[in-house]
Amino acid sequence: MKSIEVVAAIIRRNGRILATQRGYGEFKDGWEFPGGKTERGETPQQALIREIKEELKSEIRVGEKLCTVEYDYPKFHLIMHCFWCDLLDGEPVLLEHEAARWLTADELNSVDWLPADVQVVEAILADSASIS
Ligand SMILES: Nc1nc2c([nH]c(=O)n2[C@H]2C[C@H](O)[C@@H](COP(=O)(O)OP(=O)(O)OP(=O)(O)O)O2)c(=O)[nH]1
Ligand SMILES: [Mg+2]
Repeated sequence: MKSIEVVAAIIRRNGRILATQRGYGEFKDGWEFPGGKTERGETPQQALIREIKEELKSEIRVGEKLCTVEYDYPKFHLIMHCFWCDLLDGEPVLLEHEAARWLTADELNSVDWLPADVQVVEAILADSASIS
């Protein structure tokens, strides 16, 4: 089975985390952390900065790595690197997603995450001092 390598931004602000709802494709309507596939030659940090510009028209600072999760979807094996991130400018603009929510730790389980993200939510809750 093919593997795909993805980077995801755990964007925190004022004690909340940004969750976005996919607007198209196979996983439409599922909730995720914004990000996407790493392109050849990019570091994970470079890929995240590019993806967040493309998806949210925003500049970020990429911080510590939170976790790497792996998940077997029926059609591919996912390897996803998740990083704590901070927004450097105003409000994200939804260029690809259909909705976004800023969730507190208590609210993290209130959206319907993509299957691989359940492990990410657990890692966030285990490191909740980093939500800031
Ligand atoms: N960005 C992101 N992708 C996730 C998450 N959880 C999860 O299973 N995925 C899967 C869904 C996709 O099959 C795959 C790649 O993500 P993506 O569709 O965002 O990739 P991309 O932004 O490069 O978009 P595209 O050009 O391929 O349309 O990772 C998540 O939290 N964030
Ligand atoms: Mg994406």
